[in-house]
Amino acid sequence: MAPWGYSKENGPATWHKDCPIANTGVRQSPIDLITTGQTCAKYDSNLKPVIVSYPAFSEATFLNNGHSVQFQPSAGNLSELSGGPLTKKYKFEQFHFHWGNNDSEGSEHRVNGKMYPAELHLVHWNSESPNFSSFQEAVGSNDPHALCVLGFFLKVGAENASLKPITDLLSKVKNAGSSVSFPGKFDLKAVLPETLTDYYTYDGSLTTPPLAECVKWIVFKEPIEVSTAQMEAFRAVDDGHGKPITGNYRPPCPLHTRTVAASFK
Ligand SMILES: O=C(O)Cc1ccc(OCc2ccccc2)cc1
Ligand SMILES: [Zn+2]
Repeated sequence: MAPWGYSKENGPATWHKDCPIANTGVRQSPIDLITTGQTCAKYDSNLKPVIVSYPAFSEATFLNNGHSVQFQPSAGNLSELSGGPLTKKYKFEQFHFHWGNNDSEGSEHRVNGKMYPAELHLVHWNSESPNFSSFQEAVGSNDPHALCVLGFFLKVGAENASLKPITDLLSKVKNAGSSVSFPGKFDLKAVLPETLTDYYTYDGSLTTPPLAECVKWIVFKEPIEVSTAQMEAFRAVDDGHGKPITGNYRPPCPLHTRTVAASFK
């Protein structure tokens, strides 16, 4: 099967051919986060702030895999996640982005139908499970919360100095399949808002094949600002067929019987 992607020929509407769960799954991601009316997110006062411990990464690979750009630290990284809706400690695996061709599209999750120009995903796996001891095993484990992905919307505004080391590197991985070792240290903590208190959370899936339904999603309300130039840098990254990656976002999936919780009123 032609490798999956986001074009007409191999995009989200075709993924069911190799991943039936795309159409049969009842906890697929992303979703449209509705804040009013019947199926809206419900305030849960028990939801605590998310706690991240992200010491600056000293060794990492920055890769263009043809459907996104991904920052992956070496296996020994000690970055951890806990708190929020989680009962276990999760280990950081990688972060990557989803973006569009213009500022009115690009994010995977939506808020009342509104898309942001991009979305940052911080991928973690449950490091306290007796059933698996690596990210790859976690994805294949059928554990409903094997993974936790933190989603942050990106919006256009001031230049983001903390993300500049990443956006400045995009031209170096223009060709699909290319990767560079990240020069120097990268402080991911500095990219995130100070307080991680206001978020939506729900049970979902990977938003790319294999679309495994193993993700506790935590999507933060506050967007992260990046400049127009930084957004344009994403749009110059190639997909391996001589074209820029055009909108590597999956459209929203049905909620089915799921509920979305909000940590804020
Ligand atoms: O952030 C997302 O889009 C969800 C997501 C998270 C992780 C992910 O990993 C892909 C992958 C799956 C299995 C093995 C290796 C890599 C794919 C998608
Ligand atoms: Zn993603």
